[in-house]
Amino acid sequence: MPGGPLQSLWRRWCRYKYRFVPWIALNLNNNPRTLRYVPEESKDKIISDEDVLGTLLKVFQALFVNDFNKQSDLLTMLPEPVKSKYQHLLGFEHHRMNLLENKYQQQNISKPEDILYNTLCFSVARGTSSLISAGRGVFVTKGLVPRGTVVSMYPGTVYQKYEPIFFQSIGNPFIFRCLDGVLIDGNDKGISKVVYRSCNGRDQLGPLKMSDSSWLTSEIHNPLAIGQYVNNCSNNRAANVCYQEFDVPADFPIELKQYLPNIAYSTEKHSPLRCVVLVALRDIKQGEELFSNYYTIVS
Ligand SMILES: C[S@@+](CC[C@H](N)C(=O)[O-])C[C@H]1O[C@@H](n2cnc3c(N)ncnc32)[C@H](O)[C@@H]1O
Repeated sequence: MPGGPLQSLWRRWCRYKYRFVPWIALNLNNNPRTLRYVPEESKDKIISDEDVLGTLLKVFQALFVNDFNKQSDLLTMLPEPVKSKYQHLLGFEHHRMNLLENKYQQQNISKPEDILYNTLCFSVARGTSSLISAGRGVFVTKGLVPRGTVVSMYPGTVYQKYEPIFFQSIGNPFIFRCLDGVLIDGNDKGISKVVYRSCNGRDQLGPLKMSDSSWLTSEIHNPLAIGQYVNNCSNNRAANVCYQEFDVPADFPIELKQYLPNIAYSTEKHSPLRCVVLVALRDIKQGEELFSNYYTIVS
């Protein structure tokens, strides 16, 4: 490598951890103020992993309980310690089954976005972006998101650095790059969708799903799993959320894995499942669009 300016450019490129590949070439020079500097990889966390886990468990558990009609069959197949966590509901559910007609029960089940609102006091949804020609974005539709809250998740297939993603990546604006080079393909169409579905089927244990594939449809089970639609900040629209990586711990409750919107492309490497959540950088009010930062420089 020659010295002088070229060497410094090379050093800068190596430090540069791009989030969305097609944006590098097109937009970096237009938006220098939207670069995010991170002191070192390990410090790229706004909130602790425990807080992320706590929020996911709270939301997933509420979704599980809301859907208990369908889940009770699944529970009967799970080990006793898992069943006993929901024993009170099993009894209650049996009682309810005897009392209520099917139609009435169905009316009583809340929509996932209402469960999110009841659990975290806000809900989020996709809508036409407030930015011209930016397609769709993600908005706070109800309530207030307090600073430091997990507001969304980035769904998709998780690829290790060395795994083949060439065909999936052609013209795909939904490939997210983690700080360690792991890639997440959050595209809900085409070959990306086929790959996710196939991995999801591969990992399923009988009726027990290890991840959620409903984010590929219009009937999303996990209302947080829309983070791939969050648009990039600009010079006059500052970022109000940021990405934070989260590795799912080995003791994550098995019955709640069905709400995880990520799946590993390959089962060869027994590393924890990588998820990415979006965390609020400030209080975000009802009606506001979420903006993240697609560029990160690690120094
Ligand atoms: C990860 S996707 C976000 C979802 C996208 N808005 C959609 O509707 O599919 C990234 C793409 O969104 C668009 N985008 C994101 N931020 C933008 C911005 N600040 N201005 C214009 N377009 C933007 C670009 O087309 C980019 O390739």
